[in-house]
Amino acid sequence: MKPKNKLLFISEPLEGSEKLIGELKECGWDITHIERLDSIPFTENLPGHDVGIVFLTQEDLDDATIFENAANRLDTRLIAISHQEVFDNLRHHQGIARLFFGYHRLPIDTARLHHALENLLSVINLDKDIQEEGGHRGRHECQMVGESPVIKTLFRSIQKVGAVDAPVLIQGESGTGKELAAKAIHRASARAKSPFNAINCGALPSNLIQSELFGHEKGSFTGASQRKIGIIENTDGGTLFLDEIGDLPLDMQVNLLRFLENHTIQRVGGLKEIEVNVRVLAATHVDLEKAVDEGKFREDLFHRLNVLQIRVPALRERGDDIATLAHYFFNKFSMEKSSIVNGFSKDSLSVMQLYEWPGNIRELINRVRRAMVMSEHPLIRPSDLGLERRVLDARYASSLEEARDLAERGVVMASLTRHSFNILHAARELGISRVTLYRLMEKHKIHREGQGDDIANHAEQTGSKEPNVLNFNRVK
Ligand SMILES: Nc1ncnc2c1ncn2[C@@H]1O[C@H](COP(=O)(O)OP(=O)(O)OP(=O)(O)O)[C@@H](O)[C@H]1O
Repeated sequence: MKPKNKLLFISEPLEGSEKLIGELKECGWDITHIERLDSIPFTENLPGHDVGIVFLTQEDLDDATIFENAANRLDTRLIAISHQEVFDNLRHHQGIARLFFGYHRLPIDTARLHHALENLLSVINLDKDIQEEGGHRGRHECQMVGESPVIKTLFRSIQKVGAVDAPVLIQGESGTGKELAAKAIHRASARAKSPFNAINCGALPSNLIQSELFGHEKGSFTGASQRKIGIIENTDGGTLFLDEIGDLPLDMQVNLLRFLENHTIQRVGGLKEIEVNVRVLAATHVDLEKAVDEGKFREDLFHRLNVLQIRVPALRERGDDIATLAHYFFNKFSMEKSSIVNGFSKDSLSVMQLYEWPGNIRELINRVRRAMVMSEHPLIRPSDLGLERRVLDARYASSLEEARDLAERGVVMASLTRHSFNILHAARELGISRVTLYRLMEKHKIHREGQGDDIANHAEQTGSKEPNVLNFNRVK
């Protein structure tokens, strides 16, 4: 027998609602009836309800934000039923109007409603099929790629901190993947189905940041023509990622601390204390302890945020991940590449390995993407990545020893590149023995795989092995 389709029915007891439920059951729907949308606890996912019916009231429109937040937490597509007057007023509530996939006026024609629900269900099933087909690409958006020991340690830490509900301080240089790590923590937590929001505390002017975080009431300051819900309130039930927390102005640090201690906020110009249930993850690329010592960051807030810590390693610490990531992004952007480019040359992989990557993964993405478009060769060369000169240029060194090292590495690399990694020829040109050349290559982590054919195909370089990835599945 065909399993019944599950329907979520949200309505306070009303004249006729029991009759409608009975008729829909007769049409074959398995119905869960709840009275109010906002009565669903944050942590409860009503699994398996692809479609739902909401009886929309004027009060729902009056408390638009509460209604919107509650509906957004549901993973269910909704059809609204109501009186004509309520639908007339819905025109002024675009946010709510966008939540529905159909509107049915009272008195309800049950056959028509059943038909609309079935149609909606077929569209959902079609969407699921399309997502599964294209899922490979979609899933990549949420993947942390890497197989180096340091990144595997990070993956384990993410799973551990995801399992608890305390604040986490995420440290790491710019572009290392702190926001991605924050998303991974959220996805690994019990809040996974609730919103994840991010705000960069360093990117907002100080006069705006308070209202962005806490919201404001209409008329609370010049220009506040509407009530605004802040990002903390909008994240109710979910996870808020505060990027560049070290840049938060001191007066705002006090307000944030109050929220972390009391779990309540006040909108700017508002008197009401509003309870919010939000997990905070904060990131910084500056040394917050130093900022505390210098009086730039409140010590009490630092301790509140620093309950759990994770550190996202710099790209240069990640060894072979550099090549893994380069290939990963090559595949990801393969639609954009010029038709002649097939992959990376061995020497470009070596140069990437040697480079310091001050901008970390973000810089890697940009260089790979540009090279894929600009390269005029089947295999991307160091010059396509804009790296050769920089890597080999001793002017970038900060000490004499580093300058010597860079110069030495540069000369060795250049010779190996000129001779397509033929050790005998390069050693002869450099006037050293092959043993010494091998020693220098080891010292400078220049990969020997470059020996032989410079033009290898991309598949051969990437191999069939899938990189290890952290998928954002919830910890069961
Ligand atoms: N392990 C990874 N695998 C795949 N992509 C990654 C990985 N880590 C980071 N990225 C990608 O690198 C880019 C930079 O990551 P992200 O924005 O998370 O860094 P960040 O440390 O938060 O940067 P910032 O300090 O500038 O805010 C993003 O496009 C992200 O998707």
